[in-house]
Amino acid sequence: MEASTDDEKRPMVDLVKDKNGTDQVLLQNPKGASVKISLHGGQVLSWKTERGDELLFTSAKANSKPPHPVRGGIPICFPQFGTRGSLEQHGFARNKMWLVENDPPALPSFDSTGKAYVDLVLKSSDEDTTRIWPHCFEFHLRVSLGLDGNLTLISRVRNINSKPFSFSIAYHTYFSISDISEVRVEGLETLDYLDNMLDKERFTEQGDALTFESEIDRVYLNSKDVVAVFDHERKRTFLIEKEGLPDVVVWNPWDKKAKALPDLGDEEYKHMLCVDGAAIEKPITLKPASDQRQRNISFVFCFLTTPMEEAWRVIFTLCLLIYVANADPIQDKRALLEFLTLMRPTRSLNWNETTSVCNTWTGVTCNKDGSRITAVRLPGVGLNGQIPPNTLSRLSSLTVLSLRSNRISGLFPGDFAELKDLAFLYLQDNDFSGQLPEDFSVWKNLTSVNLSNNDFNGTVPDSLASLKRVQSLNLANNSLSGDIPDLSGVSSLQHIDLSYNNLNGPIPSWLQRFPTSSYQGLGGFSLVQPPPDLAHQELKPRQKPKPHFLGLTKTVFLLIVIAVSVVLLAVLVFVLAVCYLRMKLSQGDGIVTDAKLQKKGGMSPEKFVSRMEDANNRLSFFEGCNYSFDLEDLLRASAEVLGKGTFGTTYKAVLEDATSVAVKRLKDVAAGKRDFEQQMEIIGGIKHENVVELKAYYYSKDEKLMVYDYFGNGSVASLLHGNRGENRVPLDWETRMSIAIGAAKGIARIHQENNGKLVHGNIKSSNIFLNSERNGCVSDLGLTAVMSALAPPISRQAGYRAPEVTDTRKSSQLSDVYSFGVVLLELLTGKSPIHTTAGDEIIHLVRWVHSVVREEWTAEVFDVELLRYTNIEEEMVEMLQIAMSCVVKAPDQRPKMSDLVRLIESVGNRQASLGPEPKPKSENEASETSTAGEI
Ligand SMILES: O=P(O)(O)OC[C@H]1O[C@H](O)[C@H](O)[C@@H](O)[C@@H]1O
Repeated sequence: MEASTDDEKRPMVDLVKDKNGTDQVLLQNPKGASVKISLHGGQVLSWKTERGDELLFTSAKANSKPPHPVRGGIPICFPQFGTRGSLEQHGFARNKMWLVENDPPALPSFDSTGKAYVDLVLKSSDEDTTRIWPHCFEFHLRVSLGLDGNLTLISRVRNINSKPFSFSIAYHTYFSISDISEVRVEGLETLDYLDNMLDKERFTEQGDALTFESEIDRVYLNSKDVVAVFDHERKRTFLIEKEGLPDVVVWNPWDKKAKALPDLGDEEYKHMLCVDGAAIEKPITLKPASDQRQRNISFVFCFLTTPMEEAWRVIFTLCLLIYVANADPIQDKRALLEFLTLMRPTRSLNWNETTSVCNTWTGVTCNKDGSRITAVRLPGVGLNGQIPPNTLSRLSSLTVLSLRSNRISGLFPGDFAELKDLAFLYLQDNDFSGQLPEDFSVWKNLTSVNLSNNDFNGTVPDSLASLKRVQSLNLANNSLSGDIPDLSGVSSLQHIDLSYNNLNGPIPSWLQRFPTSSYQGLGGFSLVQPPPDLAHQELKPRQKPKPHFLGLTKTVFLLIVIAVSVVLLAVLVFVLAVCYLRMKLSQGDGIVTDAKLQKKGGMSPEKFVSRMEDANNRLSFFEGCNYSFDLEDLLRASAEVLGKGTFGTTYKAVLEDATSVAVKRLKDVAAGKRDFEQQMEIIGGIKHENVVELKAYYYSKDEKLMVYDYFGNGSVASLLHGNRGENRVPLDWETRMSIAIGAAKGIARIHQENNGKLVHGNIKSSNIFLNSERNGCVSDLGLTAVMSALAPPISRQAGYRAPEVTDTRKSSQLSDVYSFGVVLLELLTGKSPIHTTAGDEIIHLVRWVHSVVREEWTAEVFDVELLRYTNIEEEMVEMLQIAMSCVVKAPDQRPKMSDLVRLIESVGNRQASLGPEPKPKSENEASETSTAGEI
């Protein structure tokens, strides 16, 4: 347990005794909110706001003498709820003495922002317990109080026996309320419940909120993860956020039952309401072996007060939205992300691994419960190339697919046959080619199909006739040949367009009901006489083909196109010849240089050189810069691509005098020349050992360049993730700390610039380098201000982006802190911010670390390379805490960069005082440590 402290700004944890001599733990957060937990039962007895208001009910008649459980607070019902089993009512955990964990977990807290917590444990060590429940278990309970006053209970039950066992659990929470008739519970509507008062019979909740007029004793099943209790009179709302606890118990004894309970006052039922997070209907089974433990049982209460009840509703709705967001259709989402990554649309979409596909992704619609994607509409977003197989076809609930007006090429995707529910298919205005699918009968629900303006060839499949629901079929402007299909069975058809294909007549009589424009521009066809019943319809004989363009016929139009193309080609050859001669004359050895650049895969030299020459501009160097090259020298230099980043491509350019510089060629700059120059002046004005210095820049209409010092040691990303093979040189702890301290100082310095308003905006490990002292040095700063938009989020960059940036598309100093936190996590875990597992699962580093820290409480997060060193566990844990404090969701709860410098330095200094460099351990030691985080 963490020691108490006199420092008011830190959370306090104290051990006290109650009047019976029972130990109690008192948690207090820096703002004065408090929680009291009794070791008897591991029961939370009190939860007070910073103003001292009690939020939990405890009966004035409660019997606090062990083994009797106190009536009130949060008794834990375990391993049985109620009388559903052979044990006493609610099991034995609430009657037992729990222990404060002697050997605290390896990771004392995942949030260093002022959380007070205590770890308790109940073990099946005494004979009494094993006699009534013959299973070896450990029940670890963490109770914590956040800086925001939120109370969290996290449980981990472990089976340490050789046989499996099952248990039920409920956090039997007595909320203190003004008056039971003034209270409402939301989040349980439409759920099934078991009524304990009617022999656990199953009913369905009909009301849209739960209000109280009489005794209630129910177990609601499979509830959402957020439930709210609204206390109108006190203007107070409790939000219960739970994980791994599908059921919710709602209990109030009302007057008669209250009178029968010896430890409850007759009138007290009015001021209490039990709403428990629980797992009751389906008990949890734990397999034997220590690693088969229960995970994810957590229970968070937050307490809110605002003067307007409407505000509660908004907040509650938001929480539900968060829940819905979490309930993303993961598999569908993954399929779409793969599709997007491979198709690379030219228009950026806001599709992001970390955001809710159903609520935020452009062009995507889900079904009602958010479990599947049902519509994808991406018209005109610049999709290029062929549709990758096994991507969209995995969206098996898709009913609408619109990819019209893109540049999609290739065959009609064969695997679309998997999209059995497809009703609306719009692929018009693309470059599809090849045959139409042979078997249309797989899409029984097809209602509207538009494949016009592509280059489909072959015949029109007969299987179209099997579609019973199709109302609209448009195959116009393709190269289809053969006969016009007989669609007489398709009685639903209301619109057809086969115009401008190479189809041959005759037009089947049934299709003659449609206007002749549907058959214009076909290779050759004739009308047969309409059947008598249709004879009254207006059917004109074959019309003149509709003029294509500017009133010209197809043939004339084609001739003109050919003639114009020949002229254009001649002009192009002439222009190229002139450019070639100009280059030769003006550059001397230029041709050799270009060959050199090209060989290295450099800057597309021809275009680049001519653009520069046209611009008639010069490089702008910053004061004090000792470089003496000019633009021509730079263009003549041999170039090598160092990396393609969010804002452009970076090259290493080696000048004729052997100087190496890094040149960043920016793409999508939105700022005009003046704004660009102003921003460059701000960036170039920063002279700091931990900030990569901008030496020069260049601005013309077509090219924007930035010239930096070149760092030969490579980026932190390459040192961490590059060459993980046999020859890898591990990045030692000392270097990682120097990187962290250096980068933190660099970013803190950047944040001071421009009256304390400058934002880096693109912090990631590939933008941090090792300077000559092997300290971190940050690059690529301040560019968000001049760029048109944030880059498409489907990239490694997405892993660094703070949640609020994904939503608002605006970075800030606090989002820099988040990104820096991700870099720290990379240094600690050795893992990339977004990576895939062997099973192709996409892992988001922040979430992964959160889950390991919260669920496992082990040292598994750390890079195995670090486990070789002795005496660094404590520093690693502290650094992890610092990193986790940076990546908290709420921006205003993140520390400032200047604080981080101090914090990281204090960890680093401690390490320095321990000795020169941590020593790698022997193999035995290393393997011990890798499991030492277990408690
Ligand atoms: O009196 P206790 O054993 O603490 O139980 C109090 C109540 O707990 C739960 O809500 C059960 O559903 C009730 O049936 C029970 O009366």
